Amino acid sequence: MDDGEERKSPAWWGRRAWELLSAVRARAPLVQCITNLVSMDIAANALLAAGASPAMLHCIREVPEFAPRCDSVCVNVGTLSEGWLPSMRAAASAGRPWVLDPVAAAASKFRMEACLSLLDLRPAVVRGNASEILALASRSSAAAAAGSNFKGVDSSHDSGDALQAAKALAQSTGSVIAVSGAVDYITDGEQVVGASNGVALMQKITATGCAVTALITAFVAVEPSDALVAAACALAIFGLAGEIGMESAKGPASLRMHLIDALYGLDEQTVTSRVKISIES
Ligand SMILES: Nc1ncnc2c1ncn2[C@@H]1O[C@H](COP(=O)(O)OP(=O)(O)O)[C@@H](O)[C@H]1O
Ligand SMILES: Cc1ncsc1CCOP(=O)(O)O
Ligand SMILES: [Mg+2]
Repeated sequence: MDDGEERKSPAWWGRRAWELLSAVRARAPLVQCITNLVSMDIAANALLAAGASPAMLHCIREVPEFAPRCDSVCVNVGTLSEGWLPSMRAAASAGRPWVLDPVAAAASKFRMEACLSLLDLRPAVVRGNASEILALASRSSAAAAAGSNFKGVDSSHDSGDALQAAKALAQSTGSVIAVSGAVDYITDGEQVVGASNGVALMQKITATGCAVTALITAFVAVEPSDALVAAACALAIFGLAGEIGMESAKGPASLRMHLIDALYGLDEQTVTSRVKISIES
């Protein structure tokens, strides 16, 4: 089978997900995260559990020196403030592969404009929930906020509702767009891949989306030539850790703990047999 044909097989995706996780464990990519205050701990611990090396630096006096020495950069606007935006822009312009998490993009005009200006700096991947991707694609906080029962950082849409918006956004920006949910959809504007690992209770742990965006950033560091594959594999691996964590969890707090343990302990047999990724179109 040629690579194109192979990509359609679940076995190919399982092998690729294991190869990329193994590469993160072997190379321990240095991942700078300019991320929100809520997500710092879970994002750093998810990166460590996966084998990466997180660095949560955001000072504008350090970013121009530090970001170019990193393997990849994660920018997350969850607790955006005017003082942090120059650091985000400097890190996104440092010449390293970088990933954007447009948390609550529709919350305000300021936040939407910040997200759009960061989009202009060409992230390799944008990962958001369905409401965030819909808002970005409409390039308006007012339209999105007014048109839906706006839920702040949470989504009031399903990922399938944002699939066309994700494709359009990928075409207009040149970034790979990942819209998370019960099925995570990842698209480059042409191809659409679905990753359907995960458990619904992950939504009840704050900053799981931020954590998976950080994990995507580590996967992009070890696979910079194919951001779509990197994002799909990271989302499936994180969702699989949630499934395994759920086998021991009693609620969201213990799921948070067991998910991180599961991410740390994933083995080849489990990954290659349980990752659920497929070409949707
Ligand atoms: N209904 C669901 N079933 C399974 N996994 C889910 C579900 N909703 C979200 N997830 C997973 O939880 C994580 C956070 O996704 P999501 O809640 O969409 O992002 P955010 O936290 O940014 O709003 C992702 O890994 C996603 O795949
Ligand atoms: C609650 C909250 N407020 C600002 S950022 C944040 C965390 C959002 O995390 P996620 O987007 O992964 O749900
Ligand atoms: Mg989020």
